[in-house]
Amino acid sequence: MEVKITDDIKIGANNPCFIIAEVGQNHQGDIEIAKKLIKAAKEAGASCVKFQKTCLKEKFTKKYLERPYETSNSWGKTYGDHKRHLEFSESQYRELFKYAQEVGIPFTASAMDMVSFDFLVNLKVPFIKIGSGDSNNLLFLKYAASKMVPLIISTGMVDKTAVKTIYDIISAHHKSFCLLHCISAYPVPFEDCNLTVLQDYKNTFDVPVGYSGQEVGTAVGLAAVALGAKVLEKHITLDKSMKGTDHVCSLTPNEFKQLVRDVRVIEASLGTPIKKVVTSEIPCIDKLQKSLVMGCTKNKGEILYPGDVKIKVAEPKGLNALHFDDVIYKTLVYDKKEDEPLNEGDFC
Ligand SMILES: CC(=O)N[C@H](C=O)[C@@H](O)[C@H](O)[C@H](O)COP(=O)(O)O
Ligand SMILES: C=C(OP(=O)(O)O)C(=O)O
Repeated sequence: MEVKITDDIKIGANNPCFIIAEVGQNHQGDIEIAKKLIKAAKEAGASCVKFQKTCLKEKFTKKYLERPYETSNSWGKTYGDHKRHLEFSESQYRELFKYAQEVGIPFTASAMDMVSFDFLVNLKVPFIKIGSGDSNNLLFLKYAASKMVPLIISTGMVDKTAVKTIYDIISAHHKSFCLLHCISAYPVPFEDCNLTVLQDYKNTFDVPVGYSGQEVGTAVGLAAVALGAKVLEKHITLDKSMKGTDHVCSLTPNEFKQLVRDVRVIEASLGTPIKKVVTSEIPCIDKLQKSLVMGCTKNKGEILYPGDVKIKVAEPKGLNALHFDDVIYKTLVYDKKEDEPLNEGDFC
């Protein structure tokens, strides 16, 4: 199962896990911080950097925007003021898109509504993210599917039946999409991550699956990759003590770099399910693997009883110790001293 996003970006099958550095709104509404985060994502080795694009009056009702939002993470008295502070204009988006191109990292955003979706299509982002806030938004999902652009879709805040509905809606149009398991809490308690859902997704859906993690740290994301996540999304921040809802579940640039490095280690280490002896074990086999040796001195013609054969690290080596039962009750063809290796041809 492979989804081709662009000529350069392929997700699924044996492609490296596609790691999304989610800036979200960790830029604090400051384009210079946004640029620093784009650079940090590139330097950390992320596959892509992502923002969140919202047309406020499309996403929220008027009344909702007027709702008081007086928390330590708020940038205004009402939710509308808060969100207006955090929302970049279309021209700022163009500037960030261009900046990411200069830095050399793919740039995209989640479209939080249809207007934002159209804007991102025009901006020519490689794919559009649909966040968990729209996992129950069938109208939007149908609209997005009909536009025939690659999608990465998060599935927080809904159950498996809804995820099947999302799958059906998009796949009625195309298969250029991935589904991300996600739990929408900031931060997600570890016991709520339910990472093994990934296995169920893999068994149910014929598109690449991944994980969008809102828990603290890197361990759960790494486990997700070990469980087969082909996309991994984590928030990135310059400083976790900054104001904003998502900093607590974000990674610093250094932590993000470690995440990328460790994901690549895990991918390299997953290897094959066929248990076999590998070349790198040969030095240890030579040095420490045990073989069959004489447990006492015996002469040609004598029978090797169980107590007569020992298993030791020997020099030179005898037969692999796994052959112990093949040797017992055989007759020696040569005289053998204690500790001498036993090899094929030494008995019949
Ligand atoms: C579900 C969803 O959209 N979640 C996003 C992605 O993870 C978040 O980044 C929210 O935008 C953020 O937590 C909202 O915080 P506030 O409400 O303080 O602006
Ligand atoms: C809400 C988003 O993502 P998720 O649901 O994966 O946290 C998003 O990408 O904007």
